[in-house]
Amino acid sequence: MKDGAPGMTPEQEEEARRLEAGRLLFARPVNFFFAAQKLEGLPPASAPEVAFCGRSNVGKSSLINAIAGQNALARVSHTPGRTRQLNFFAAGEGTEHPLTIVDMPGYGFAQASKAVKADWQGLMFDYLRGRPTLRRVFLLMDARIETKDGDRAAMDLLGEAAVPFQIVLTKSDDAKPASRLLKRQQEMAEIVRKRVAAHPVVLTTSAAKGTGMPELRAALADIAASG
Ligand SMILES: Nc1nc2c(ncn2[C@@H]2O[C@H](COP(=O)(O)OP(=O)(O)OP(=O)(O)O)[C@@H](O)[C@H]2O)c(=O)[nH]1
Repeated sequence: MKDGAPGMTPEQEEEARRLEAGRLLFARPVNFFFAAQKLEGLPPASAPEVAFCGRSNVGKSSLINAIAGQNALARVSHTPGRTRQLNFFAAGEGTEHPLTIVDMPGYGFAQASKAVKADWQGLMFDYLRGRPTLRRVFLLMDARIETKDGDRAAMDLLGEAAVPFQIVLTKSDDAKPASRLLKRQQEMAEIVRKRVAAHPVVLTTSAAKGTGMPELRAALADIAASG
């Protein structure tokens, strides 16, 4: 590794190193390799794993596509709640620090029956509890709308399953005026202070504009490198 640029503080050098690691993790194509509708027969747990979850229509597929820099990796739907399986993607294949990315089914879709919702909670909980390589869940929240009961239920579930999670605000380009985004960020900071499983850093992103992608990739590279 090169010495840092002149004039950079050690913190800035470290941040530059993280961002570069994030860029490198996604320099190779990300590949979809498995879809599961139930827990039996999940792919063997090998690389460190992260999962993305959030309310249906939160922009999860768009965010995964933006992280990977691939338009058609995760399907972008216009009908909320259609991603109803665990989809597995491999990042950094063939490198020293690969990462498995799991796209979890969206929750909170209005039309689902109670039985379907209960099934979903069961699947999520069993996966969260039972996956030894799962390092962190990225919980996506729409920057434009307030926290819903489903979001609180998801955070409760993560807490019960003792899985660390990090909040990612999505669609920040569409959170207007700026005071609305700020209010939402403050609300997230408050949540993070109260929930022990929550990562202290809240990431603000826009898949449409690319905002926050280098930081999110860097967070993923940290996890991949931690083994
Ligand atoms: N303005 C804006 N719109 C976005 C952004 N990301 C996604 N969207 C829109 O939000 C809608 C939902 O996006 P998806 O990526 O399909 O959301 P999802 O969470 O995967 O949806 P489900 O499959 O229903 O769980 C689509 O109409 C997207 O175009 C963003 O960064 N900015």
